[in-house]
Amino acid sequence: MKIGIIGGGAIGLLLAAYLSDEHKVTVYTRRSIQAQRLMREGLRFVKRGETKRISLQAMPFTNAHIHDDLVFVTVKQYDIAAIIHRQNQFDHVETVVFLQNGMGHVKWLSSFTKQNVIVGTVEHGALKHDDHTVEHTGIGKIVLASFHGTFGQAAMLAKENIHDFPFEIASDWESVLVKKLTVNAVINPLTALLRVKNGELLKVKPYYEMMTLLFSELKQVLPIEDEQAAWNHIVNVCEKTADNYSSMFMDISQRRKTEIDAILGYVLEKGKELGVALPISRFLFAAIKGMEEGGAKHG
Ligand SMILES: NC(=O)C1=CN([C@@H]2O[C@H](COP(=O)(O)OP(=O)(O)OC[C@H]3O[C@@H](n4cnc5c(N)ncnc54)[C@H](OP(=O)(O)O)[C@@H]3O)[C@@H](O)[C@H]2O)C=CC1
Ligand SMILES: CC(C)(CO)C(=O)C(=O)O
Repeated sequence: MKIGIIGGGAIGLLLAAYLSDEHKVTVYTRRSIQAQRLMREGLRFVKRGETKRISLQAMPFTNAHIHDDLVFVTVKQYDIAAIIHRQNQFDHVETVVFLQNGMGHVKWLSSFTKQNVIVGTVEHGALKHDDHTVEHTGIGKIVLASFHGTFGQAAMLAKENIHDFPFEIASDWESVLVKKLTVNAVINPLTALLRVKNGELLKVKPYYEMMTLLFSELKQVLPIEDEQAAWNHIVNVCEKTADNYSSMFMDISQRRKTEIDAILGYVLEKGKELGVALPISRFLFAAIKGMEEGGAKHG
C-alpha cells in the first residue's frame, strides 16, 4: 500500500524505516532541505549497532498532493495546527493516524470528516541523529484505536506482524490515550523539573511521594477505570526506562519547546471543566513553562 508520513523526526523516520520493506513510503517534511537529503542519500537506520540504508520518497509537506492510502501524522503536538489547517491536502487520503503524546490534539480531530481517523500511542524509543539518520533505541509497540470511521488499511499493519515493530489494535481510543497521558503527566514534568533519569523517581523516596501526590490529582479529572492498574503501569514504565531521560527532560536541556500543553495543560483544562482545583499540576505546569521561557530568553 502507499503510506505517507508527515514529519521526518524520530518517530516519522522510524516508521519509514520499518514500513519501507513492504510498502511504498513517502516522508513529507517541513523543510525541503531534509526531503532532498532523504531522496539523495536515503534513510540511515541504526539498530543494535548496525546501520542499514533505505531508499524512499520524500518531499516537503506544504503544497504536496497526497495520494497515499494511509497517512501517519508524526509532528509534535504543538505543530498539529499547521497540519489540520491544510486539510484540503488530505482529500485523496482514506485513513489518517495521529501519533502524538498527550491529548491536546483530540479536539482538532473531528474536523477530518472525510477520512477514517485513528489515534495511537508509541511505546518505542527513537532517536534522530540527523536529518536522514534514526536509531531504534527501545523496542516496544504502537497501539492504534479508531477515533471515527474504520481502521481502513491500518488494520493490515497489525496483521503483518513486523519483527520488532508490532502494531496492536485497541477498541477504546480514550482509554488508550489516557493510559499514555497518565504516564507522561507523572514522569515527564517531574523528571524535567528535578533533572533526573526516570528511574530516580522510584529510587528517591521524596520523589516517589511527589509521584503519588501528582497521581492523586490526575485520578480526580481523568477517566481512569482501574486506579491500581494505572499506577502499576506508571511504575512499570519508570522501571523499564529507568536509565532514560524523559522527552521533556531532553526538550528542556536542549532548549526546545516541550509538549507540556498537551499533557498537563490538558489535565488543567479538564480540572477547569469539572471545577476541580489541581494545585500540584498547576505548580508543575508553571515550572515547566518558566523553564521553557528561561531557556529561550536567558540561555
Ligand atoms: N521520540 C520518541 O522516542 C517518542 C516520541 N513520541 C511522540 O511522537 C511524537 C513525535 O515525536 P518525535 O518524532 O520524537 O518528534 P521530532 O521533533 O523528532 O519530530 C517532529 C518532526 O515533525 C516535523 N514537522 C513539524 N511541523 C511540520 C509540518 N508542518 N510539516 C511537516 N513536518 C513537520 C519536524 O520538522 P523539523 O525537523 O523541520 O522541525 C520534525 O522533523 C511526539 O508527540 C512525541 O511525544 C512518543 C513516544 C516516543
Ligand atoms: C515513556 C516515557 C516517559 C519514557 O521516557 C516517554 O514517553 C517520554 O519520555 O516522553
